[in-house]
Amino acid sequence: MQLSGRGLVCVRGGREVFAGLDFEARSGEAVAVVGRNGSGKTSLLRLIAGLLVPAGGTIALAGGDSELTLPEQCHYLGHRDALKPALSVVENLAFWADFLGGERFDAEGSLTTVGLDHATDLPAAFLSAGQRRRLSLARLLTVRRPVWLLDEPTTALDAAGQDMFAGLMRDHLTRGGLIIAATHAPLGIDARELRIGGAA
Ligand SMILES: Nc1ncnc2c1ncn2[C@@H]1O[C@H](COP(=O)(O)OP(=O)(O)OP(=O)(O)O)[C@@H](O)[C@H]1O
Repeated sequence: MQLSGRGLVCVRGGREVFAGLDFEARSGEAVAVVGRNGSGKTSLLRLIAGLLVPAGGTIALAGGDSELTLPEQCHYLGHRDALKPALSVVENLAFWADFLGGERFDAEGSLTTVGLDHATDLPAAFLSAGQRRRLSLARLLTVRRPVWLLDEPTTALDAAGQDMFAGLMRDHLTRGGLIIAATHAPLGIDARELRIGGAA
């Protein structure tokens, strides 16, 4: 599987954010998107996820599932955790599994892996920032998709959480997945760097 972008142009609010951007990532590979604030890291992830339309250029996934679109093969984890505060931990995960569709893996096991098994019935409103991020990570495990698009994924995770997450990313790569992560901090795994704009 190979995800590639060629000659990508991103325009937001009438202003060109980047142009002529090329990238590629293969199965088993992680790419860390780096660059100064406002250089377009989040925008690139949103272009790949189909949440923004490029003003130019192409994005293609070769070797994926030909019956699914690229966005249907991506997990997009934004830097804000998309959780419903009134729903419990387990209800939020069930919501996402229904929304994303496809085969559902062991939700309870996912919550144990991310360290939230003691809080399954707690409303998401009561979770700490790190716990909210852990619940978002459980989505990645409950519904399997090969392309992980992660925006500042380690934000709010404590040292043990970062280690746990690094293990999840390594497992995903070992299974043939690929990761594109926008980050200002080390990801905790080997990753090729894709720099957008000038030096940070
Ligand atoms: N909804 C929007 N409308 C107009 N401009 C936007 C919008 N969202 C982002 N932008 C602009 O697009 C540019 C790129 O933003 P983006 O969030 O992709 O940058 P980033 O590299 O992820 O930044 P950071 O490191 O601060 O997270 C910025 O100049 C930003 O102001």
